[in-house]
Amino acid sequence: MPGAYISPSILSGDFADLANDCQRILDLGADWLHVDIMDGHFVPNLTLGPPIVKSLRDHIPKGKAFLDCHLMVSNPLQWVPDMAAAGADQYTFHYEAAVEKTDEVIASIKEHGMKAGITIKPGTPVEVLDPYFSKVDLVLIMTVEPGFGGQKFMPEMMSKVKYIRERYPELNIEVDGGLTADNIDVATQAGANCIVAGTGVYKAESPRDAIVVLRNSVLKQQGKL
Ligand SMILES: O=C(CO)[C@H](O)[C@H](O)COP(=O)(O)O
Ligand SMILES: [Fe+2]
Repeated sequence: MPGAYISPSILSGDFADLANDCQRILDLGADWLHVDIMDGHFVPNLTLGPPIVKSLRDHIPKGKAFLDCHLMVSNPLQWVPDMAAAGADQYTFHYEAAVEKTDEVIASIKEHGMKAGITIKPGTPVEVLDPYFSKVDLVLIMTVEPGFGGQKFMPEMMSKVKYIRERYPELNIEVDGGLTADNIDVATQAGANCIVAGTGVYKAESPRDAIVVLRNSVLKQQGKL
């Protein structure tokens, strides 16, 4: 059975005080840090890139934080070496940006010593990932249109999560977009075990409690609580 991983999206954090902000979220109980990298081309927003990931890594060394990086970029192959050198732990790329080169991107990520994740936008059918489930470490099902934090969770994406979980009981399945303490059970009942939450953690009255609620929902579905 896969673990329970809560991955607050630092998109909702303070980019001008990133290291302290990330350390605070880790101290509050986060398992991973979700790093949203947007290139202004694959999605209509710009965030950060390898130099900032490297700076963050310099402050929080490997082993002290798992950097769960979500690449919303048009050329995922291009950024693999730089992200590995910057200290990323996991590199999740969009299938839509790599249709012709999916196997090549997965191989490159692994060759560079990172965990490989693949993700699809809400409009992409889950079956396109059939050839890749056994080749990746994680599948991310987007529950909002990628590009911005603070959007509304799309429960209709849960059929994709169920489809994967029925076939792959051990695979890490992540959900990303609009997850909060109020809708988390829908996602964990479908089989999600890696939970990204930006607004749902950072804007919660108690981020610490929000992380506990998210994790307990995963653990409960796994019969561990
Ligand atoms: O990938 C993303 C957006 O493209 C973010 O990870 C996601 O939106 C998290 O923020 P929130 O929990 O506020 O929706
Ligand atoms: Fe994300």
